[in-house]
Amino acid sequence: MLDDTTDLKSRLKDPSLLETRAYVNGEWIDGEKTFDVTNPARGDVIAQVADLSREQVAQAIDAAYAAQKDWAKYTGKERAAIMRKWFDLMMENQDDLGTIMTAEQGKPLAEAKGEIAYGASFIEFFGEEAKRIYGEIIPGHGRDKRIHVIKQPIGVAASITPWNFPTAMITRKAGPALAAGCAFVGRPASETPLSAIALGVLAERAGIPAGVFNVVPSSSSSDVGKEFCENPKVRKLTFTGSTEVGRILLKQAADQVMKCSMELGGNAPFIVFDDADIDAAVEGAILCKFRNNGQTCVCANRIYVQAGVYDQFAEKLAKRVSEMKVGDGLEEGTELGPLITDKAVEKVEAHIADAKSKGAKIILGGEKQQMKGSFFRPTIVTGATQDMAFATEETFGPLAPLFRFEDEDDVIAMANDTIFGLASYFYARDLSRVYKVAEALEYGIVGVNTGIISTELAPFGGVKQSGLGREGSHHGIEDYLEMKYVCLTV
Ligand SMILES: NC(=O)C1=CN([C@@H]2O[C@H](COP(=O)(O)OP(=O)(O)OC[C@H]3O[C@@H](n4cnc5c(N)ncnc54)[C@H](OP(=O)(O)O)[C@@H]3O)[C@@H](O)[C@H]2O)C=CC1
Ligand SMILES: O=C(O)[C@H](O)CS(=O)(=O)O
Repeated sequence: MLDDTTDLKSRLKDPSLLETRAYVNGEWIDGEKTFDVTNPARGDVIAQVADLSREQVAQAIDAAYAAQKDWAKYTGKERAAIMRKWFDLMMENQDDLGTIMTAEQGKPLAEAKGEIAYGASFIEFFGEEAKRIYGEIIPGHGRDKRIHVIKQPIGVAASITPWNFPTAMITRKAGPALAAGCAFVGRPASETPLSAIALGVLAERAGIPAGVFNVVPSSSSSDVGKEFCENPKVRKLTFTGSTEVGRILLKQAADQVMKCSMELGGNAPFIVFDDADIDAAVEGAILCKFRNNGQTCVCANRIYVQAGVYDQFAEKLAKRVSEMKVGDGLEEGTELGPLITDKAVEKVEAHIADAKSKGAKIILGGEKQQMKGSFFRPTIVTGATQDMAFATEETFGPLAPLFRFEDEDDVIAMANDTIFGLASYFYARDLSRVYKVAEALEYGIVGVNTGIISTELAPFGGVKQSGLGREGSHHGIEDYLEMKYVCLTV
């Protein structure tokens, strides 16, 4: 249990990682005021963080713009060496970084430490990709013509990230940006700035040049977003968060025809066919639904179970979920922490109330966990139907609605009946069914007989209103590069 900054610092091997100032141009700076960071497990203030003004953010962009020119002259190999050191420092400080994350976001410490490793993997992977930014030579269109294609960094990249993965969502952007030779200005969510600032502490120690990586915490997200979109020195905007905010940012960025990457909301279907390994499907559903307490854009939001195995699946799932430990993320054995805010709890309650009013039945949970903080018991409802709120809205919490279906075509139609298209999952063993369903699902990501798809090696991203672009894999660096065609006359 935590109740203030002193308590949190006392838990760290290296208390200097708990920094509350902004990191701009290699300097640690204060804001004109501060904003509170609270521990969602108790509601206590654990830190007061520099609250930068729009003018200060503009100064960070100026610093990034200046620093980027020199950073782009480093060879890929030189950038790789510095990024490798940043990766090593993240892993050496994994325990402390995990503790800081659990304190401000609430996820169990084991999950937080897992996120540090996941986040660091993007720095490692893209550090290596820095050496592989290849161009090409194309046979000319005339005897005296030579066509050269080269790739160059786009310039200053501005980043806005959410609270659900306070480290990995930043490094999934900063990794390719720095590897490409861009400079980076990151604005973390106001709920979870400490993890982002700690990345700045380690970036400085790794020898990342001043101004190349900047962290600008602020309580005003809209002001910072406008600065990012309106400042001519910014040439790239990368955002992870809700589709609603993604639309706002895209509209704002349109005036400068700015290159945008958008990782937005989802509404993932999780389908269990009657030829599935039911025990494996139950374990996969638990990982997919309850990772980060359901607060990920790729969590199962709708669970469709074929009629012949519905009752068996529901019974097995309810038994396993009933055994999950809800509590403070810093306590040994906790599997489900608090939700990020009371507002998030209210959204889960609203989805449950809506479903009950339309005939759904709660077979597990359904109420708040009686303890301080924004806790809610993991909940399973049966009798879910397409007219219920969670069929069209992302719940972002520990609510597992079970839909019954009869045949393949029906469930594919229901699964695709959404404006979102990020992640989807299904369990089946018949080979032709696996091919047919994987190709028919309208999503950027399809997990087959697995509930976890996240890795730095794969292109992560959605279709329809779940976003634009891909993060991770060798594709992920392209969004931070401009392709230049050089027409040589010889
Ligand atoms: N795709 C994904 O991974 C995520 C999806 N979501 C979805 O979004 C829903 C709401 O979650 P929430 O955290 O409120 O997500 P938001 O999209 O509201 O916030 C995400 C980030 O955007 C910032 N932001 C909010 N409004 C603006 C704006 N007008 N201009 C610039 N930046 C802005 C937020 O800052 P601040 O926090 O300071 O307001 C935060 O840093 C969730 O229920 C879920 O459905 C949420 C998080 C991640
Ligand atoms: O925003 C999210 O929820 C993350 O992108 C999910 S993941 O990449 O960490 O799985």
